[in-house]
Amino acid sequence: MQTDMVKIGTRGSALAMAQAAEVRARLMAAHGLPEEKFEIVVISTAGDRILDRPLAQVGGKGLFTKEIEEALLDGRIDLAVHSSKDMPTVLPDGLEISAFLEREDVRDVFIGRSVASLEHLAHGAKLGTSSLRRQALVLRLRPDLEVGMFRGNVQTRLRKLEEGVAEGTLLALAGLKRLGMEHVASEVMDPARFPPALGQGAICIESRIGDARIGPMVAAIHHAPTGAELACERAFLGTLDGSCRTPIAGLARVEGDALRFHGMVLTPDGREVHEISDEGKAIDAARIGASLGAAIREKAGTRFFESWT
Ligand SMILES: NCc1[nH]cc(CCC(=O)O)c1CC(=O)O
Repeated sequence: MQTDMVKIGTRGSALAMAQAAEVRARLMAAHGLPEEKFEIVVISTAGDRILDRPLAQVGGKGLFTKEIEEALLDGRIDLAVHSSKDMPTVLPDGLEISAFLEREDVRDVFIGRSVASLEHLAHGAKLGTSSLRRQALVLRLRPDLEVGMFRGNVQTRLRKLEEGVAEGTLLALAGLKRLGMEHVASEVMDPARFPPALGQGAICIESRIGDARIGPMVAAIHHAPTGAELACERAFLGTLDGSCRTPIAGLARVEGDALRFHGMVLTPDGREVHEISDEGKAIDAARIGASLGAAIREKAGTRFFESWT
């Protein structure tokens, strides 16, 4: 057995596997390495196993990451590939996010069973999602809809839609693209009115702090503008303590040296909404995110955050 193999840990869903393969391909290209140098190790997480409850109800942070982080810490894998939006803001001691790949499309899409857009759904139609953010954003635009739970990976959700369990659903365009399935999208949502989850569309690599082999290896595929956007978004989320029960949305965009951020918190029924926007320098990304997190907390008031946690 080769001892210099690079073991890449990932969840087993088709999307997670596609993301791990993408990281492997980028590392191969950046370092002129053959595929045999890498081993993809599939790890099942609580988020993959618990499919009968909404994520917010399961509650625990790191639902999609904990088992993978344990494998990193005990050396079964050397690096982990995650969707940034599934990552808690605080990592276990000894681990760090060592690289972000260039971000894919950040937007959500609406997929209708027989209509082309959210606004064309019949009054009171059923929309399936298990995301509290999507539920709140949808109810804000269409308070008449009946939002029901829809868990499972992308394929499962599309199958449920086909079977008529709901008339529509919402998914991340990034995930559909990585699966080569963007054609199923009916309507691409405007991030100003329908902001994504913090971190949406960005694949990140987690590894052991101070790993002298993996650190420099993954640094070669790090995308700095995405890193700044994510530093801002994760600082915003961290300030709000990322309670899974509070619908939070937001997006940072870097252009050249400049960074713009727009964040939103909502009640689960979408009736109360607080928004914040600002811009600054990309090098101040984390500071901007943290200060806007504090500002929106102030704006919404403590009662807002305490009412359903
Ligand atoms: N928790 C599921 C999850 N995690 C990341 C993505 C999409 C890919 C991405 O945001 O990078 C998805 C599926 C979805 O929300 O449609």
